[in-house]
Amino acid sequence: MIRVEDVSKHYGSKQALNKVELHVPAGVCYGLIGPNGSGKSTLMKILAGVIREYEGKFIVPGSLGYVPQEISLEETLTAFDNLRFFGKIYGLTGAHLAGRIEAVLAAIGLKERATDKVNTFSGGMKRRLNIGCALLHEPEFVIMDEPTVGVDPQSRRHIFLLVEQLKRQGTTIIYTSHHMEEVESLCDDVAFIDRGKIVEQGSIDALLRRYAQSAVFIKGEGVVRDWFELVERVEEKDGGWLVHAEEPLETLKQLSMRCQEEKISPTQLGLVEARLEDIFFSLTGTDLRDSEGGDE
Ligand SMILES: Nc1ncnc2c1ncn2[C@@H]1O[C@H](COP(=O)(O)OP(=O)(O)OP(=O)(O)O)[C@@H](O)[C@H]1O
Repeated sequence: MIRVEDVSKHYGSKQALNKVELHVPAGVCYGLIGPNGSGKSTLMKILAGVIREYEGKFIVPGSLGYVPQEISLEETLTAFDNLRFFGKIYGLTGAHLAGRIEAVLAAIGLKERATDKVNTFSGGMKRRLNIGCALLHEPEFVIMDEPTVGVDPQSRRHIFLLVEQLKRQGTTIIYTSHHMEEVESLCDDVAFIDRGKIVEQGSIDALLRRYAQSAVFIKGEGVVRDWFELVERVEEKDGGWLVHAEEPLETLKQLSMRCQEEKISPTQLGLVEARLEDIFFSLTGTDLRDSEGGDE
């Protein structure tokens, strides 16, 4: 388990992290979600040993691979030579290093391009190589800081498959992103960070059960605002109505009966699953964070 206890970080007078506590169980893929400037990269850099000045403590029991948010490759070298460079930094040599480079090239889908220089690569290929460099020494823990920024759908899919493969091998992964659907589909557990503070953490299933309620969506000619007089929260959305109700199934039944009574065939009527995004906004609000410091 990775344990982070009371970690704070200031950049001058700016507080980037405020007494962060994080418990990442071994073998899980752990999502860290937060808006721009919330402190995700700072926390990842502390865990990776890149930032050495901070308060508090943390324990990472075992070997660590770090995929930084910024592409950290030597553009004038080939993919192979970049991997060899990082492999040597991790202490690999000889046949073991050669074998690992081959395995990583296959895993990141760059076998055919191994001898091409990085400056001829697309954004997605660079991202994949950036990830590969962190996997050469088969680390027990991998930190991936926004690994899908600026990649096309094909590379994105490849990166997801790679994460799935690492999970199957029992690697513990911390995956930061502000794409909640990515975290929802890849991760088992999640922590929400906002303005340098962890506002909630736990298993995604449990958080969805605890916070988010399913809603009912109905769309169709003749379905009007009056239908929802007794419902507390109803929003107009995509030309229909999103109804947040205490008992969504009961609401669904009533709406279906109402449609029959009024002889209306809705174009859409169904339950809308609760999403991580709903929880995140309910915990942090929807105000823009633009004035609070931008990207690094
Ligand atoms: N080297 C630095 N010097 C001064 N302030 C910094 C530095 N690095 C980050 N910050 C500030 O610290 C806060 C946290 O930044 P950080 O990069 O950790 O956030 P983030 O959640 O990773 O954001 P993003 O999603 O944009 O990558 C921000 O307000 C940022 O402007």
